[in-house]
Amino acid sequence: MNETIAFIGAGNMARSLIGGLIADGWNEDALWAADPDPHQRDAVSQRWTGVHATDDNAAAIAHAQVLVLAVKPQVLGEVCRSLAAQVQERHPLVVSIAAGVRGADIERWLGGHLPVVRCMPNTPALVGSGATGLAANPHVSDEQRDLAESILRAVGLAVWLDDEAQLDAVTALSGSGPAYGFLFIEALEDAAVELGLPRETARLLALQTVFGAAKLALESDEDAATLRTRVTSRGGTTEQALAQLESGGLRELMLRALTAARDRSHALADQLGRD
Ligand SMILES: NC(=O)C1=CN([C@@H]2O[C@H](COP(=O)(O)OP(=O)(O)OC[C@H]3O[C@@H](n4cnc5c(N)ncnc54)[C@H](O)[C@@H]3O)[C@@H](O)[C@H]2O)C=CC1
Ligand SMILES: O=C(O)[C@@H]1CCC=N1
Repeated sequence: MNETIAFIGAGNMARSLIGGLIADGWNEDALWAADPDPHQRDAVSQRWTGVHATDDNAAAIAHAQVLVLAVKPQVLGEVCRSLAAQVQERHPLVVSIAAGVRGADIERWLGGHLPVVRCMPNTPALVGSGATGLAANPHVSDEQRDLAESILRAVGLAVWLDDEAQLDAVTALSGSGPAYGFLFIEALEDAAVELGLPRETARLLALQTVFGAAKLALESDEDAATLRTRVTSRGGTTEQALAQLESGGLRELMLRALTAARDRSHALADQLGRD
């Protein structure tokens, strides 16, 4: 028997989590998804007929042991205040997936003294390959910590952080990271088409290559740098390509990209925390 989870907001990330949980065997009947947008509700109920989709946040929360806050950061304060009375009465475990909103602000908006786990998942959760960083406030019990972990672990890797502030960096790395991966795949594919490969052939080879590299690195005892040298024959082809990527500043560019995302997460927290 699974705990009942109410998702407030049924958009991209909520559906990625819902799909991952169901694929892992979570009972559809134990999942609620509340969203004012009928298209978002349809996207849930057409795909998972047993999940309760509703436009009524209060109805979703009414039986939930876990509340997953999955609305945009900019509306989270207003949404939390509208839920505060019911949340104080029921005292569920609150899990926020919002980028750049501090757990302390969420707790305050909900009326205080609540167990809040702030986490940063990513969309590959939909296929059971998510990566999530989590941080708990002092009101979270050991059982609730296990519960939050079991939910995120059902959809991929889950890693606890000692310091909530590290979630800004996690957001920059794995929260936003799937988009970097997709851009990299697009760039590989387009370059291969320029070199004369048919689009579909380029797409399949690019995807399988990125997937294969990640799988090999995950399953290997060796680090990525060592695995890279195994591909790079002296005087061979890879050496020529890597020289272009290094001289083009790929590492520095990656640092600038992650820094910009981390800073945005931090700035959002400062801005929204003033509400
Ligand atoms: N998309 C991603 O890759 C990731 C997103 N996140 C976080 O997840 C949260 C949601 O992001 P997405 O799913 O991408 O956005 P989204 O726009 O797809 O979903 C948000 C949903 O909230 C609904 N909503 C608005 N007001 C509401 C209310 N009062 N009550 C209930 N629902 C309401 C909207 O109709 C919308 O369907 C954000 O805070 C984001 O920072 C976290 C990790 C990754
Ligand atoms: O772009 C965003 O703000 C959200 C958070 C991480 C991924 N998507």
